[in-house]
Order: sequence, then structure tokens, then C-alpha cells
Amino acid sequence: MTAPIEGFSKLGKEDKIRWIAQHYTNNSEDTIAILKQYWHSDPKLQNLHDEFIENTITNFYLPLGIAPNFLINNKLYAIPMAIEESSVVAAASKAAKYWHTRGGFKATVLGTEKVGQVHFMYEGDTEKLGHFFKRVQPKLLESVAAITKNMEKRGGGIRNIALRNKSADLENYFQLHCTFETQDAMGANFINSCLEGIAETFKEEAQLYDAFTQQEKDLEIVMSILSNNIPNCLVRAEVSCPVTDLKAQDGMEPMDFAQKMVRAVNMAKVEPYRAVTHNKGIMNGIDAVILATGNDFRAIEAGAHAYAAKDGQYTSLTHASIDDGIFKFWIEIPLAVGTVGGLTNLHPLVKLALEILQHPTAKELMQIVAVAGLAQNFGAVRSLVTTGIQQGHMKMHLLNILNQLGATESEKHKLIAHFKNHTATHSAVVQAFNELRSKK
Ligand SMILES: CC(C)(COP(=O)([O-])OP(=O)([O-])OC[C@H]1O[C@@H](n2cnc3c(N)ncnc32)[C@H](O)[C@@H]1OP(=O)([O-])[O-])[C@@H](O)C(=O)NCCC(=O)NCCSC(=O)C[C@@](C)(O)CC(=O)[O-]
Ligand SMILES: NC(=O)C1=CN([C@@H]2O[C@H](COP(=O)(O)OP(=O)(O)OC[C@H]3O[C@@H](n4cnc5c(N)ncnc54)[C@H](O)[C@@H]3O)[C@@H](O)[C@H]2O)C=CC1
Repeated sequence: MTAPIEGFSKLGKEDKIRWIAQHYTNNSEDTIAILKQYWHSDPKLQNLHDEFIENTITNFYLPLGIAPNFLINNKLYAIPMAIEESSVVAAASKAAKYWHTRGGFKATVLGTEKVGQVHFMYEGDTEKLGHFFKRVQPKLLESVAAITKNMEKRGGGIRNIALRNKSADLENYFQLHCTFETQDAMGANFINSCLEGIAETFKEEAQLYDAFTQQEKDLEIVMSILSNNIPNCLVRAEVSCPVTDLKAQDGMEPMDFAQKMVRAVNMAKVEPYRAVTHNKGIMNGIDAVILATGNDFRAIEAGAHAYAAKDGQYTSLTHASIDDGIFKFWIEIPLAVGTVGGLTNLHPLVKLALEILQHPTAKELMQIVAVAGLAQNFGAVRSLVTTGIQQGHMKMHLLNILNQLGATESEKHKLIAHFKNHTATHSAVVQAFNELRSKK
């Protein structure tokens, strides 16, 4: 068994690579070669990537694809998507093309409120704590004025600080629940800096508050951190058209198709097993745009799933209806995104992705991302209720299987042609490949 290492972080990149190759892989030379193969040829650019995270040994590539033809609020977008899964970009593109001729997507930002909390323990008179909070509230804001000054100039800043009594859930647990507007930034670092400043002042002022007993003065700050649960940082995107405009879908009449779509969405509303997969399909589109634009997909995922469970049962993030002959399909999802800050001004491909999106504001990016999620869900559910998912998915995945099998370009060409008229499953592809090889 490999012994633990002290001071790994202090080693240079080459030494880190040698160490990992020696201790964790069978073939040191191959390991070193693979890792170095992915270094960028421009040392300056490589250094930039090295410094994004810690203990970097190489780059990890994901394909960057483009889904064109997205008409969003009457503006045409080509959406960059970074993702490893085949058929996602194709499905988004197909859905975009489909809705382009049916009025496009309409998106609206319903709110941009971010949340952060100072969590503390207080053992004492709750009424006294309330009086103290009222008195100290302006000082809390003043104490972080240097941090909020520029954000306020942009129209943002701290919107509210409220004292929350959580002691019914956990003995002596209280919070300062703060809301923020962070304009074009996702805001995590801004919010956390504000919260830490507020917490420090709160603690100091408690020590000076004469009405408190010593025990009350010694309230304990446990932590200060933004929340990724942001139900009021919400965007809605929708498509709609007369049912008759849906045209026959894979042999299905428009009304049958519309009704099946609505039924499929309603199933995801009531059945958590289905809802989780349904929402995974939505996140296929959302995460891909979030990654391409340098945003934090963990924050987006956590917030989206919390929202999907906000009423006590995990449910669908999209909705569908047929009213007066109009088919409507929509999503409401919380999205904390930034078009400044984080990696947005650092990673050359992220900068380019934002340029391709015509330099959106954070609000515009919220709309684009929500639309990508809705389009993805439309594409997946359409396949599910018509052809089944495997036909399209395997058509796209075919190349991956052929690459795994080591197919040559000419073999790929022949087998792709073959599977235009045959259902591609993993075993069917392997069989067809073996048969083709054996003919040689
Ligand atoms: C895969 C398609 C699009 C094929 O659909 P198709 O009808 O065979 O495609 P087509 O060859 O007729 O082309 C039509 C359009 O589709 C797009 N398209 C088509 N092929 C490509 C390609 N190679 N590269 C780029 N774009 C492509 C493209 O927009 C193209 O227009 P064009 O560019 O020719 O003007 C369709 O079957 C589909 O939408 N399937 C859904 C696939 C999907 O959702 N994949 C996600 C992975 S499965 C999953 O993780 C989620 C799930 C399903 O579990 C979620 C859930 O359960 O809800
Ligand atoms: N729980 C979470 O989600 C956490 C996430 N993070 C990370 O924090 C990063 C995002 O934090 P941010 O504070 O957004 O980034 P950041 O720290 O890079 O700050 C963005 C800054 O840009 C400036 N700015 C310039 N123009 C602006 C404009 N038009 N609107 C708003 N601000 C403008 C402001 O000073 C703002 O504070 C992400 O990398 C995320 O992964 C960090 C801690 C926790």
C-alpha cells in the first residue's frame, strides 16, 4: 500500500506527475506521456489553467459543441454547450430548430434575489435578542459599507437582514438571514465577504450590549455562508403553439402527441422516480451551458433540485398544458449565474462562449440557460413518447462505440450507413463491426 505523502502541494508539477505515476499507476512512462499530451503548447495558457485549481497535473478536455437556431425573445442565439454525453447537443439543436418555426422561446426573469446566512447559537432571552438585533442592524450594514459600496453603485448590495429563530428545530439555533442583489456576478464571494463582516460586528456588538447577561453576550457564531437555495432568483421559459401546428410526430397525430407530452410531464410531477430522471434530462442542457460559460454547476444543481423539492415532494421542473387548443410547455428554475467574476474573464473559451452569446447580462444568461434546459427536456420527452429514447441516443452514441472498437474511418462510414436503417444497440454494433472485419 502506498504511504501518505507530506507536502505534495509544495512539489513542482513534474514531481507531482512522477509521484502519481510511480505510486498509483502500473506504467509510469505511459502515465507521464498521457498527462503531458494534454498540456497546452502555449506555456502561458497552460500556466493559466494550472492556476485555476490546486495540484494541477494536466488539463481535462470536454467537447464544446454549438446548438444553433435558438430564437429567444425574438433574438437568435447559437448556444455553446460543454458536455461529455452524446445526443445532448443534437437534441437541443433539434428542439431549437423545431420551435424556431413556431414562435421561438419566451423567457422572463422573475427575480434575482440571492441569500446568505450567519448561523449562530444563543442561549438566553429571545425577546432581548430581538431588541439587540433591531438596535444593531444599521451598524451591521455600516460595518460592510466598504465591501458593498461598488455593488451599490451598480444597483446591487444587501437588500435585507432578518433575525430568524430556528430554536424549535435545533436548541439555541438562530440566524441572520440576509438577502442580496449581485447584478452580473453570481455573487458567492461578495456575499460571503459581507456575511463574515456582518458576523464579526454582530459578535463584537453583543459583547458591548449592556442588557445581555454574560452568557447572552457570548453568543457563538458557527458559520457565515451564502445559501445555494435561491427560490427567488428565478427564471421562466416557455414555448407554445396551436396543437395543430405540432404536425404529426413520428407517425403520431398532433393532438395525440400533445396529450402524450402533457401526460409524460404530469407523471414526472407526481412520481419522484420519474421526476429525478426527467430533471436529469433538463440538467443535460443546463449544465452544458453553465460549464461553457464558466459558471458553477454544483451551485446550479443544488439550487435546482432544492427548488424541485420545495413543496415537500421532489417533482418536475417543467410543466405542460393544452388549453383552448394551445399546447404550452414551460420551466421555472432558480439560476444564480454570473457573466463577470469567477472564471468568466479568465478562461479563453469561456470568454469566447460569452462572446458567441453576444455578451449577455446575468439576467440574459439566466434566460438562455433556462431555455437550454426546456429545449433539452422537450427533445428527450418527445423521443420518449414517440420513438423511444434509444433510437436517437444510440444513433449519436454509435461513434463512441465504434471508436471504442477501434474502427477505421472507412469502417465507421460503412457502419453509420448500416445503422441508418437498423436499431443500434451496443451488441448489434459489436456484431456488425465483427462481421465487417471478418469479411476482409
Ligand atoms: C438525437 C436526435 C436529435 C436525432 O433526431 P433525428 O430526427 O434522427 O435527427 P435528424 O438527423 O433528422 O436531424 C434533425 C435535427 O436534429 C439535430 N441533429 C441531429 N443529428 C445531429 C448531429 N449528429 N449533430 C448535431 N445536430 C444533430 C439537428 O438540429 C438536425 O437539424 P440540421 O442540423 O440537420 O438542420 C433525437 O432523437 C433526439 O432529440 N433525441 C433525444 C436525445 C436526448 O435527449 N439525449 C439525452 C441523453 S438521454 C438522457 O440523459 C435523458 C433522459 C432521456 O433520460 C431524460 C428523460 O428521461 O426525460
Ligand atoms: N456555495 C457556493 O456556491 C460557493 C461558490 N463559490 C465560487 O464563487 C465564485 C463566484 O463568486 P462571485 O462573487 O460572483 O465572483 P468574484 O469573486 O469573481 O466577484 C465578482 C466581482 O465582480 C465585480 N463586478 C464587476 N462588474 C460587476 C457587475 N456588473 N455586476 C456585479 N459585480 C461586478 C464585483 O466586485 C463582484 O464582487 C464562483 O467561482 C463560485 O464557484 C465560492 C464559495 C461558495
